[in-house]
Amino acid sequence: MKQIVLLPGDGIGPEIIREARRVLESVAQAYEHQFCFKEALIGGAAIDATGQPLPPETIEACLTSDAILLGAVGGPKWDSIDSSIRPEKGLLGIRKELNLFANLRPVRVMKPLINESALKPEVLEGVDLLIVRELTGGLYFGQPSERRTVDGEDGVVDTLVYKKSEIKRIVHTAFEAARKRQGRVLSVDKANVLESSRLWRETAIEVGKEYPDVLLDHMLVDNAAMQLIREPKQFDVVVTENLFGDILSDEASMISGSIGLLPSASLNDRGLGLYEPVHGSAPDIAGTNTANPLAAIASAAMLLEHSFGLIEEARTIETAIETALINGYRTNDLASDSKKGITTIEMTDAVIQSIQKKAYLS
Ligand SMILES: NC(=O)c1ccc[n+]([C@@H]2O[C@H](COP(=O)([O-])OP(=O)(O)OC[C@H]3O[C@@H](n4cnc5c(N)ncnc54)[C@H](O)[C@@H]3O)[C@@H](O)[C@H]2O)c1
Ligand SMILES: CC(C)[C@H](C(=O)O)[C@@H](O)C(=O)O
Ligand SMILES: [Mg+2]
Repeated sequence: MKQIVLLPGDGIGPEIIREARRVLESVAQAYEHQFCFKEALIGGAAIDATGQPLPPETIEACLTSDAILLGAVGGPKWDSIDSSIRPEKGLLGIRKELNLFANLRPVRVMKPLINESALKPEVLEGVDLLIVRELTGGLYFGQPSERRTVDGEDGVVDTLVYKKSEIKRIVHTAFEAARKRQGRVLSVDKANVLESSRLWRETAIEVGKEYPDVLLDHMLVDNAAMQLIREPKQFDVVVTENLFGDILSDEASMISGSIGLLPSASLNDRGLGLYEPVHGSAPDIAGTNTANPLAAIASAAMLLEHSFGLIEEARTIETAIETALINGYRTNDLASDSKKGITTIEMTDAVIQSIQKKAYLS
């Protein structure tokens, strides 16, 4: 029996993870699989219960699981505590502990949303891109990272470190992904300013020689941010370092229609995966049963595909999401009148209904 560790976390995290679990249970029932769920603490919830954002029991549970599904961490309650035990440290800690260096963030435009976006339909038509974000290096982890006196006044230092081997492995991930897609990799950097970006670009070119069948191109990150909105269909696989990937993926979420739609997979080289929505804990709507659960549900689909090899089941969830949207279901983040959206639970019910119908027909 496959074991899935659930890390609900904070804010809307527990609400959307509860719904993603219901969807996984409905898939298990429809396709006669058995999934066993185990919950563990992370983030602010873990700080409240144990004093630390990533308790050892959570790491242990993840290491002995077949896959991990995470909600979100953080919130105003923990914003002013000691920075070494912030909720976000729990998330960064689990990524580092499990060596989850490859973060895949697919961005698609679903037909039922194409006329409702802030962007024009002709800009959105046919967009299907994958952001491959390096997740365990760069500014997020470099040392020193501290307040210090600089020229006699309060100052600060954050450090950006990459080993060539870390750049190589994530670029390989991007090329491998491109081979299964449109065969194009765009490496995004800031090589006109940063030494780290110059090594990044050189390494991308070096790795690219091993993939003569894949087209490699480069773009500066500021231009990439602009091009994502101007003409998103030019992109296939976009590979970039940790912080650039964080920012570009939130931007790209608006191509799909809402941050509440974007899933992600964070993978290591031993086949273990952690799956989570790209969005955060959304403290402004936490506890109101209005969060969009579709990013968490789509993350569960990525889990089935990447960790369990259950491709048909993953496609069934993705089709069920699209069907719910075709049938007009919208949470507040997608509704034209933000007071008229359906609830988190109602959206999940719509997805489950469609999964059951599909399973019944096949
Ligand atoms: N992976 C993670 O755990 C993660 C990711 C990003 C931010 N965070 C944390 O979350 C907290 C809040 O951060 P933020 O406000 O900058 O980003 P956020 O993604 O939580 O929210 C940004 C905006 O998007 C909306 N939103 C997000 N997810 C939604 C959903 N599923 N349905 C409907 N609306 C949704 C929110 O209501 C808010 O208006 C911070 O503590 C931050 O550190 C955690
Ligand atoms: C919460 C934060 C540490 C995290 C990140 O910056 O990686 C989040 O924004 C994300 O995109 O997963
Ligand atoms: Mg982010």
